[in-house]
Amino acid sequence: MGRSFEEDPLTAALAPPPNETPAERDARERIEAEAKRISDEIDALLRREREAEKKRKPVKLLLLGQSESGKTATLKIAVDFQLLYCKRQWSEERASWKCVILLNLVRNVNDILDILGREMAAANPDTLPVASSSKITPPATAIPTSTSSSPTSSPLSSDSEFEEPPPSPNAARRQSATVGPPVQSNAPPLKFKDKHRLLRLRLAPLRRVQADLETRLGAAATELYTTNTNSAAPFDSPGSSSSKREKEFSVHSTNGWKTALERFRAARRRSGEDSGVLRKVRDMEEEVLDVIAGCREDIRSVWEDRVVREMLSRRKTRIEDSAGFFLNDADRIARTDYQITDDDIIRARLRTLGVQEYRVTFEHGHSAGSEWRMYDVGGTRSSRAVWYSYFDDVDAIIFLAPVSCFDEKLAEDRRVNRLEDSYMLWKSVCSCKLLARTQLVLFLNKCDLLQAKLMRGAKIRDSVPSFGDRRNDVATATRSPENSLLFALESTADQLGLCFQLALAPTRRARPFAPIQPPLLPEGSSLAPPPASGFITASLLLDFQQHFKEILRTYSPVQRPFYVHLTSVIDTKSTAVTLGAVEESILRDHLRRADLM
Ligand SMILES: Nc1nc2c(ncn2[C@@H]2O[C@H](COP(=O)(O)OP(=O)(O)OP(=O)(O)O)[C@@H](O)[C@H]2O)c(=O)[nH]1
Ligand SMILES: [Mg+2]
Repeated sequence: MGRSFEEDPLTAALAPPPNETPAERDARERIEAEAKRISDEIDALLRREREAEKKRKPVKLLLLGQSESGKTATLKIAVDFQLLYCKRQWSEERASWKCVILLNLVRNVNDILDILGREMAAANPDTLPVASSSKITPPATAIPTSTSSSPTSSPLSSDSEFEEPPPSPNAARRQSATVGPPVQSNAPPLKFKDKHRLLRLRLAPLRRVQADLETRLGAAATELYTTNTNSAAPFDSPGSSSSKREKEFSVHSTNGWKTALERFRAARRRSGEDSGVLRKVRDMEEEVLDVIAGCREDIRSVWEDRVVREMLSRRKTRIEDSAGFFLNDADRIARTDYQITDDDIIRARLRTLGVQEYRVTFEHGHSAGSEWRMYDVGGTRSSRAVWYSYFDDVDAIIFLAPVSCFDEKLAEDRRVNRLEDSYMLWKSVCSCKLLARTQLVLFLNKCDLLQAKLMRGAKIRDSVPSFGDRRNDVATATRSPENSLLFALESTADQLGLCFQLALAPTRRARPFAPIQPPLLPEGSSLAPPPASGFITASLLLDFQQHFKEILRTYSPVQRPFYVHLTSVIDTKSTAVTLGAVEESILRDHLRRADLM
C-alpha cells in the first residue's frame, strides 16, 4: 500500500511552500529551471564521455581476398583519399612507389621481349641467339648490374653487354604462369623483321634494370608461382593444420611492401652517402630512370608494333589486363623528370608479404576521434595461414573477390580457377566461428576488367563449373521485367562505379547505398536498357552476388546481412565514395557492439 501525500517526506520537501506569493513562486521556478539546465548539461557531458569511451576502443578492419584481388589498392585509397590524418606519412611513402612503377613498366616490356624471342626463334632458328659482335648502338646509359660491381666500370663497355641475358628463373616461371603456349592456327606465319631483332637488342639493358630493382625491393617484388599449400583457407582449424603448416613469411607489422620500400630508401641513402665521398655511383633511382628514358622510343615501338600485337593476340596474352600494367603510359613515365601521380600509385603492383598494419585516428567525419586499425594481408595461398591470428575481436572484414578472373588460374596453383578460389575462401571466412559477429563487406572487384573481357566474348560457363547451367547471355539478363529494371539499374551503376547493398531478403531487391554521389542515374538518362554488354555484365554480377550470398546464408554460424559493392577499385573517386559508406556502416556496428558489452 502506497504512502499518502502527507506521509511522503520527499514529496513534501519538493512541494511548494504553503501560502507562496506570486513573486516567491517566480523566484523558485527560476532556481528550479537553472538546476534542471545544469543537470541536463551534466547528463549530456556524461553521455558524450560514454560515447568517447566507446570510440576509444579501436575499430579493427581486415582486408581479405586472394592475391591480386585489390586489397592493397583499396588500402591505398583509404589512406590517401579518406584518411587525411596520415597524409604526411603517405606522402613520404608515395615517393618510394616510383621504383615500383618503374619495375612494373620494365617487367611489361621484358615479358613481351621474352615472348618475342621465343616466337622469333621458333620462326627462324638461325637468327638467334643474338651475335655479340653486333654493331647496334645501345641506349646511352645503364645502371650497375649489382652492388658488387665496380662503380667505375661502365656496364655497357664491352661487346658482351649486347648479349641478351637469359630470362631469370623467376622470369621463366612468370612466363609459364602468364603466357600461354603458342596457339596453333591456320593464320599465316608472323613476319619478324630486323626491326624486331634490333628492338630486342636495344631493350636488353632493361633486363638488368628489372633484376636490380627486384633485388633492391626484395621478395615482395616477385610474384609467387608455386606453393606447398593446397587449401584455400588454412586458417580453418588453427589448432591442427594451419599452425603446423609451413608459413611463407612470419607475421610482422613492418614486413611486406612497407619494408620493401624502406629497403629501397635505405639503399638510396647509402648511395647518397657514398656519392658524397666518391661521386662514383649515382643515385639508383636516377640511374634507373636514365636507362628507361633512353629506351622510351623503343618501348613505344615494341608496344605499338603490329606484328608484336598480332603475336600477343594469337597467344591470347593480355598484358594490358595484368597487374601493374603501365605500357600505355610509357611516354609519360619513361622520362628523367617523371612525376608520380596518385593514379600511378593505385595501379602499381607490389605483392604484400605477411600482414601490414595501419593505425589511423580520424579527425573529421563520422569517425572523428576514433582510432582505426586496418590490416592488409598477403593473399597467396601460403600466406593465408597467418590471417587467423588477426581474427580475434575484428569489427569488419572487407573481402575482395576479383570477378574478372573467372577464366584465370591461380598463379601459385595452376590447377585452381581464381573465382572458385574466391568462393572457397569466402566460404571459410563466412563459416569461421571467431568471425560469427563480424560485419562482412564483399567487394566484387575489377568490374572494369570484367566488362572489357565480356565485350571480347569470354564465356563464364566455359570456366567456372560451379556456375552450372547459368548462362551469361542477353536472354538470361532479360528473364523478367522486374529483373530487367534491376539489371538496367545495376548495369548503369556498374558503369558509374556505384555500389549496392543487398539485404538477406528472399526477394531480390537492390537499393543504393547512401550517400551516393553522383546520383544513381546520370542526368537525362532513363531506365532504358543499356547496350547488350552492359546487360551481360549485370547478369553475371547478379549471379556472382547470388552465389556469394547463398554461401553466406548457408555457412554463417549466425545470420547476418549481406553487404556487397560492385567496384573497380582503381576508379579512385567512386571507391572513395564506397569506402565512405562502408566506414559509416562499420562504425555504426562498432558502436552498437560496444553498447552491448
Ligand atoms: N583494372 C583494375 N585493376 C585493379 C583493380 N583493383 C586492383 N587492381 C590492380 O590489380 C593489381 C593487384 O592489386 P593489389 O592491391 O596489389 O592486390 P592484393 O590483393 O593486395 O594482392 P596481394 O598483396 O598479393 O595479396 C594492382 O596493380 C592494382 O592496381 C580494379 O578494380 N581494376
Ligand atoms: Mg597486397
